Amino acid sequence: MGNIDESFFQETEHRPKQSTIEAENIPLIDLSPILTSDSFNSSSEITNLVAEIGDACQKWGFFQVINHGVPSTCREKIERASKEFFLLPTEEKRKVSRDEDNPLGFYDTEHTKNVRDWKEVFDFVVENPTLLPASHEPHDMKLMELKNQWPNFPNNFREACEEYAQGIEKLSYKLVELIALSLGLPSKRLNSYFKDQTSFMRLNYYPLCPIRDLALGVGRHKDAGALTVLAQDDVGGLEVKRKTDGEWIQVKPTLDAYIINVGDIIQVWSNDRYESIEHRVIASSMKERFSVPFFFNPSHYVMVEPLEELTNEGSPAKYRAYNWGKFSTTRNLSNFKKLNVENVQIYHFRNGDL
Ligand SMILES: O=C(O)CCC(=O)C(=O)O
Ligand SMILES: [Fe+2]
Repeated sequence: MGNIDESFFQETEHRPKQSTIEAENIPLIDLSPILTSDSFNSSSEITNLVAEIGDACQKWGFFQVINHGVPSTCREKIERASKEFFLLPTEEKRKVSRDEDNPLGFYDTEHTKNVRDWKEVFDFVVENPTLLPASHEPHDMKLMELKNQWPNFPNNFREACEEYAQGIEKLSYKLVELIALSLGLPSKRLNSYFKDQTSFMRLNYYPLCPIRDLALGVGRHKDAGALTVLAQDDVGGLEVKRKTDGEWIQVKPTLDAYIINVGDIIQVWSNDRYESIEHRVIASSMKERFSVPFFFNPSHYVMVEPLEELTNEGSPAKYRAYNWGKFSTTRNLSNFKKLNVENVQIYHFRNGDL
């Protein structure tokens, strides 16, 4: 990762604590009631599952799922391919580096809130190509095509990534349907927003960190999209900000489970019934760590706003509509070029006096 420079140093209040709270874990939800059928029936098992999901979204914004239907072989394959890729010499990885023209591929200097993360990543889009606005300027309607770049090694890398993405996409739709039901909506209410999805997948590698008290694997942030489905290995390090008291809580690894979190878009759609929760990753000086988040994102042309069914005179919309594509492009640009624009956030679209 080159020389250790101060760009990795977190401000004192954001550095990891010496001891972590392990008393409680985020809810663990068994998805077996939906494994067998494509459409949800109205059995009591499904009703209970929907209630559990609703509770978890409200209390934590995070939960883990087991019996999710994604074959474990698919996950093992991408985890192996990811390890093999990141263990390649840096010059080899840089052959597929992200640059100003292509935001996809390998990248080892990402900053979260202007502090460098102790990690390396490889990003690819789920729909290849994916359309997004070319510029963050509000009136520039030009679109750009994001295209994946694949490394030559390991040789099954692309196949492992594509197969895994397909499995997780299926799971993401099911989760969005369960979340819709938990909000009292028809199960497919949100599906059409993802027709030309801008979802992307990231392979994260967190190398050993000699300054784990000063740096973070990923600094505190919220996910901007609709929903994140994360595979973490058995090392641990993900921390979630507990809503009740703001404490950082470790998400203990559970074998073959996925960690799900509500992103900013579901917060807005639900008019704040569900909140997108801050999370971060602690670096380790003992064990390197790998994780794979899937960011389930709508089409670029979707205007994100509180759902009509969830607002009324008594509880008016808390946000003005914003265009997802412009939001996403502004984020990408400010992350990459360190533009002198404030990192766009959903609270910029919040209505006053509510
Ligand atoms: O690696 C992890 O556990 C989480 C990573 C994360 O939050 C992200 O990439 O948005
Ligand atoms: Fe995240």
